[in-house]
Amino acid sequence: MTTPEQPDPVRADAEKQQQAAMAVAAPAYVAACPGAGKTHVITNRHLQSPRRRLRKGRALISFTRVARDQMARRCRSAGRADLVQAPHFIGTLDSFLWEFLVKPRRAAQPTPRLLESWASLKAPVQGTDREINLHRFPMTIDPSYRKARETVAWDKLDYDTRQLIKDTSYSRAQWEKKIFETRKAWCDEGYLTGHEARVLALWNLRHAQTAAALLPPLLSRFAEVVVDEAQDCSAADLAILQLLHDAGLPQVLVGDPDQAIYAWRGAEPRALQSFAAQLSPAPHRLTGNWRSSPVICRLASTLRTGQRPPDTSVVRDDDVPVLVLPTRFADSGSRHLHAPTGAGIVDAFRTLAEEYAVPAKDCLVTAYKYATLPGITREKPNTKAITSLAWARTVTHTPSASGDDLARACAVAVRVLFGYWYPGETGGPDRIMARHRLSAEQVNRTAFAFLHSLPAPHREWGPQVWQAMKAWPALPGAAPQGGKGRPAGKPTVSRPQAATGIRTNIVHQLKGDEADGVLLLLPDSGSVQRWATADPATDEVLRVWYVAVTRARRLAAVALPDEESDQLARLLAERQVPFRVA
Ligand SMILES: Nc1ncnc2c1ncn2[C@@H]1O[C@H](COP(=O)(O)OP(=O)(O)OP(=O)(O)O)[C@@H](O)[C@H]1O
Repeated sequence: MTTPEQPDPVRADAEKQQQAAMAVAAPAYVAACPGAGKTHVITNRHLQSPRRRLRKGRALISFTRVARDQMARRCRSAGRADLVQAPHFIGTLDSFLWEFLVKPRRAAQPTPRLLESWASLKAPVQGTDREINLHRFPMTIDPSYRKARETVAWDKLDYDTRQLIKDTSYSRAQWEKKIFETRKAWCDEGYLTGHEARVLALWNLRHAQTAAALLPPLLSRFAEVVVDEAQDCSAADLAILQLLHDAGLPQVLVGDPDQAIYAWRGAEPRALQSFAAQLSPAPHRLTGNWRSSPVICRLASTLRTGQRPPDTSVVRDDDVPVLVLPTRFADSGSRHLHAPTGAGIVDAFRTLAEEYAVPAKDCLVTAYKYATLPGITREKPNTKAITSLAWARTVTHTPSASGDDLARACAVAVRVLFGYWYPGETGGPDRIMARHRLSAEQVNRTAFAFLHSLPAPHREWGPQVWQAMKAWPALPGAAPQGGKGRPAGKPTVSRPQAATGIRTNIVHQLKGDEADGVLLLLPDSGSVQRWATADPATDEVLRVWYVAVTRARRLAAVALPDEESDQLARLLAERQVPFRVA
């Protein structure tokens, strides 16, 4: 470590790399390591814009609303609220495609509307022998055909949908036909999701007449477009970005291919490399990690492709070793036991973290799957209305619930209440609200109050919910018809969990997140074998583990089956990663 008077050469180098990336002229590709300060670089690039009103703006595009909000917040807190407004644009890729490449070509009526997913609507596939909502059928796009080819991703159906469809008398081809017909009916009503926005954006850019109408306003509005987390781009996203590049829209892509964890839903890390090479013959690299300790940088390097040396830890000199925790895993997330002490694994982690002065509130526990984690923390996407409602009720009683979860919980209650109050009314909640002049605030307040008032969910909860629905003061225009809209069945209720006081989430939800201490649960036998022998370039699971451990600032811990802990210890010793089996 250097004293305050001495310049710190490591930090100076990392700052130089960041400054080069902030200043590089578009088109360019910036390849960043974990904790490289991508958001810092992108927002600072934007903050360098002169204060006078510019004729052209910059679009900052991310994949998540969290990243979008973070960038907008940073501009505002730097006193530059102007950078959040037109001609600039800060938003998700879905909303960018929608705003500039789809909506301008849609008829004004019915009002075009971008949905987060078809789950926002009650949109059962019509004309089959099963009632299954459209959102349960994930779709893929193959952009290599001139008219981008869409298919239902039958191999990606979740378990519940596979069960529902098992004994159907309709063939896949018949289902597919009905799925696309139902989808078309909703599109004709003005509704689209990100998937349809991509299909239409591609179509619009590939046809001379539509492209001639859309491109000039886009090119005159934006001096450049910056795409964050570019490793998450699907083949269709890259095809669209390529067409925009060919049309002369300067782009800066910022990404970390080692953190590509969305190949399962169409991300194309290899296609990114070839597009990136067109943007900059040699990428601008950020190799300084501002987040993690040298030990964690070393651990991470064992989980990535190639023989690259560990990234440089810029601001930390902690030498807290990696904790290897021999564990007896159970079926239920809350019953995993720390083998040496018999304590719950999360409690054991907490005690060990405290030894290193890492408090529980600054820790998080993560795993590949929700099922491995203790606590109920998510809305299961494909469940009965009554189970979704039980989840939503739990969220309103969880003090640490995220804003996103609260918004989703309210949306669940709105769907249920509207189904009862406005039976038979067509269109999504937004149409019903417009028809009865209901404000979003009024509706959300009602939904939240209703949810909060419900008793704690249990197996026989349905009748109590129904009583509460009937008794709740209805919104204007409500016209219930008997039992229509009554949520049927019994909720699937998770067992109440002892509060661990530690945040838990699956790795896919931790993008861009960080914590002082991170515990990664690896319950599957064979994990160490995989760690030692699989290639992260082709094995996404290793990249998921890579993302998990690189969230940690000071302490990374790995819980794995008791009998595999020695094997991991040997692997870490071989790769010179300081560790402690505890
Ligand atoms: N120049 C800097 N000076 C001080 N802190 C910095 C600087 N750059 C980044 N950081 C800090 O380093 C941490 C990591 O930055 P950030 O979250 O932007 O990284 P990232 O590149 O998005 O990482 P990942 O891809 O792993 O999520 C943050 O806590 C951030 O505040």
